[in-house]
Amino acid sequence: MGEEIGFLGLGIMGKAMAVNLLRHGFKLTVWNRTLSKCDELVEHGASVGETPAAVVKKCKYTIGMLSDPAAALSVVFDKDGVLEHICTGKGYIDMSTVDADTSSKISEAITSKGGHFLEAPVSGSKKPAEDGQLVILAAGEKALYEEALPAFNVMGKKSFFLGHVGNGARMKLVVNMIMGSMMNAFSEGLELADRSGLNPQTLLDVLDLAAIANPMFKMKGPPMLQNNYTPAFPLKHQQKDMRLALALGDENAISMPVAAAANEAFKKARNLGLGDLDFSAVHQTVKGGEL
Ligand SMILES: NC(=O)C1=CN([C@@H]2O[C@H](COP(=O)(O)OP(=O)(O)OC[C@H]3O[C@@H](n4cnc5c(N)ncnc54)[C@H](OP(=O)(O)O)[C@@H]3O)[C@@H](O)[C@H]2O)C=CC1
Ligand SMILES: O=CCCC(=O)O
Repeated sequence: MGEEIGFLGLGIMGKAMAVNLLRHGFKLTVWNRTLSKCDELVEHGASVGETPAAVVKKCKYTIGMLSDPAAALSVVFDKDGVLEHICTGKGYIDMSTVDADTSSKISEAITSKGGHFLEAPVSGSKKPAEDGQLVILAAGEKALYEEALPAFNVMGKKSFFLGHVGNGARMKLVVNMIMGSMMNAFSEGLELADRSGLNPQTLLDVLDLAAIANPMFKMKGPPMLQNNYTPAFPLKHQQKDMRLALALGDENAISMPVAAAANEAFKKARNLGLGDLDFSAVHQTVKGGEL
């Protein structure tokens, strides 16, 4: 716990994960594109790096939690990025949800400079991040995985090491493809119950006792019935994950009509201006109502 860890990206997830690490006694140097978002972390005891390169220079290993492939690549390859100071003995762990190609590009660049690379996307959202209950899907350099395990054990309830780079990204995309499809079926079910004269709350009670009971229906159902889509997992990121999962389906010639339909619904929701709301706001594409 003595070594300083770097942390890049203090959005919904990054902030919650970093605060949790600080609460457990880890020393962090943080950076965020919008630097003012570092202030709250400083109140929790973090130091601030002016650039990703400055953070990497100071820390044995650095974690990234960025929005999408473009952001993950930019933080590594752009001026003042991770690559400027990565070198032998230093590691970079990308916990963002990206595709395997993005992860491989980052891995090749880091390792060509002598650094170690691990991808480690997570399952679980804002609350599990705050509570250290994420599921970590790591792949890449095993030595870096072992070095980071004390931090993973604080951030998550379970860590998987999935082998070579790309397997973590692929596992995460498969999980989120299933989740996004389920959210669409759930939204349609809530609306169908309501419009056909049933009490949607009773539907939630029935579902919770049925074989398809799951934490997502239980947690998201009640706010969805109130049209409350306060973001935990932004819809724009869920649509990005559907898009990347469908590309993975293309590469492997897997027919995924359910996921494709779900992606269309998320795209429609983004078009309606709902991208920054929780992914459960896809419900509005079925309701067709005003928020
Ligand atoms: N929210 C969730 O429930 C979960 C999210 N994820 C994944 O984790 C990642 C982060 O998600 P989340 O925290 O919700 O997202 P947010 O949108 O809340 O945060 C995104 C972060 O990326 C930064 N960023 C965006 N573009 C750039 C760029 N071009 N250069 C540098 N930094 C950039 C943002 O900086 P700035 O503040 O300046 O905008 C911010 O720090 C995503 O890949 C998401 O899919 C995984 C599991 C759950
Ligand atoms: O990528 C986001 C996942 C959200 C969740 O697992 O609840």
